[in-house]
Amino acid sequence: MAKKPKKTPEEKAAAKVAKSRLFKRAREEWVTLSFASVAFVASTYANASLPKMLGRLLDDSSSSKPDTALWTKAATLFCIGGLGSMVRTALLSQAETRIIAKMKNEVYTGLITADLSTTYDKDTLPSTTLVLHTLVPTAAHSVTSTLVSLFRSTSGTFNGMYMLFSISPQLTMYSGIVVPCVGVGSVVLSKLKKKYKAAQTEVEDEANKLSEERLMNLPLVKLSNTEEQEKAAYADLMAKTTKLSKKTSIAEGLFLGTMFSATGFVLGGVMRAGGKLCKEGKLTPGQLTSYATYTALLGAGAAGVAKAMSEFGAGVDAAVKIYGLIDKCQSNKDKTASKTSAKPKDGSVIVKNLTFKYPSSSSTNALSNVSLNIESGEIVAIIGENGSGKTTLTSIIAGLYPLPSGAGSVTVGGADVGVSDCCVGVVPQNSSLLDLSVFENVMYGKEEMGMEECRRVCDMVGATKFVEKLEGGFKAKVGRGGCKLSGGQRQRLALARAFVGAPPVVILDEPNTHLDEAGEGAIKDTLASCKKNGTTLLVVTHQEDTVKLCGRSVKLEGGVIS
Ligand SMILES: Nc1ncnc2c1ncn2[C@@H]1O[C@H](COP(=O)(O)OP(=O)(O)OP(=O)(O)O)[C@@H](O)[C@H]1O
Repeated sequence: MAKKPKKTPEEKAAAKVAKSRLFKRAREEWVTLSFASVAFVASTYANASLPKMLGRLLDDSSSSKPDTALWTKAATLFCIGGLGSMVRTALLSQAETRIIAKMKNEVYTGLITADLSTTYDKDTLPSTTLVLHTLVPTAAHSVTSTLVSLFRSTSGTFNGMYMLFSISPQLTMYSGIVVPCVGVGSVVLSKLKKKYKAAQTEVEDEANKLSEERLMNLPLVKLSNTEEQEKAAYADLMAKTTKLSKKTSIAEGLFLGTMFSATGFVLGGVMRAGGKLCKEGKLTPGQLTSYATYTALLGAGAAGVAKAMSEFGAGVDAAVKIYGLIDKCQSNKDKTASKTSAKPKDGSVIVKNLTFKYPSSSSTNALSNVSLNIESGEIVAIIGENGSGKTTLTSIIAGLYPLPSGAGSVTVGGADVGVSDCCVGVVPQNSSLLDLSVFENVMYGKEEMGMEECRRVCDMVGATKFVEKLEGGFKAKVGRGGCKLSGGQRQRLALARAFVGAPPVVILDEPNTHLDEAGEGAIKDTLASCKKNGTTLLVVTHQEDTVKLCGRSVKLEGGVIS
């Protein structure tokens, strides 16, 4: 495996910020965590006192009259320990679940409110599945249960050392061997585990992205007869993850095995030397039992510290990825010039010296110095070769990509694009529907306008006839992505949606895709009714017939108007 490069100062700063954001989430749970801490102190106290108590019980059992007070104290200690563990576990688990829910909300909010131009840069972003199902729980765990384990193991280690010394300083030198042994093991374990875990997460992410994409494009896979190839590619990634997780478990197993043997040898030595001390009357059998148990606990405590440290490191790494994703999705928003809240006065569109570059392609501009003046009510065809910038231009006019300051200006009816009141209706190139009813899809975000408006727009694009034939009519569910409808039916509903509320400007990006002859007729009718209503229409198209129906055409070539 290639050696991991050292962290840059920027990466270190990002880790610091991610850590503080993660702790902020944990602080919000301070009431639950405080109660959990009280329970933790109780159970730790019981744990720490247990070996000593067991030793005393052993010594007492050989006396003729049992010490009732001692046995009562022992029973109380067992109950306190049990209750403390129970409350601590339950509260920590609740706090962790709530932190997970809050972080998932934070991620979802970041993604759903993202600047589209940054989320398009999918290559560099971790998959949503990995973030929501692996990274968030890892991060939340690291600031709840892991931290408590760390405190418990650390206090257990120190308490163990103190108790060993207080019971028998002479014997302590034997147990002293455990600590350096565990120290070295801890460092090796956490470094190895972290290295393999990071590599494993990377491969898992690759597998998530591959499976999500291929399953989304199943028809392509089937038509290309590449099922076997895809199965093999996924199996290859799974084999890599298994190999890496095997290394992680071997590292962990090696460490624990070494610990077990080391503790066994030390305990053997302790028993031998302690036995002699017992014979000489310098130690009771009970004290020796306590001593041996503390030695074992000391080893377990040190191993726990190592495990918790490695889990905490993994949690911080996960937080860096989570907050990196959220920040990236929101990054362009900070650069966006402030918007006015004015509503458009008409359907005029003015584009001035617009230059736009996608964040992922640092060298090439998708649009360069584009200026365009469209009067209210005009019907304009936007034409040009593939990749010439048509979708980019219309997406900016629709307010989908926020413009960084200095990138030029775009106004609709005199108002900056991106004003809160959506004034541009859009039928995107690959329009898709949501798993809702026909009515909810057409009126998405504008349901309050009611059935009358829904019927008006469906009539306008010739969708009413097929909708009424569906079981449930306008209430019929269309399935995920509109899977229960044909491509043309989906297109017509998307077309209808764009005209809800009679926006002053409507953009149709390649509207003829999927449409039958009747659908083509619906586009013609739509163009005619827009002319009649004075709606400004921008039609991105490669079809000569559609171009002819428009008042004029604007041609883009390599991001420039020609
Ligand atoms: N998300 C993205 N990230 C990086 N570059 C992009 C992205 N989307 C588009 N581009 C680039 O921007 C340029 C313009 O793309 P755009 O989609 O606007 O072209 P188009 O004229 O609509 O093409 P088509 O006719 O094929 O739909 C292309 O060079 C393309 O590679």
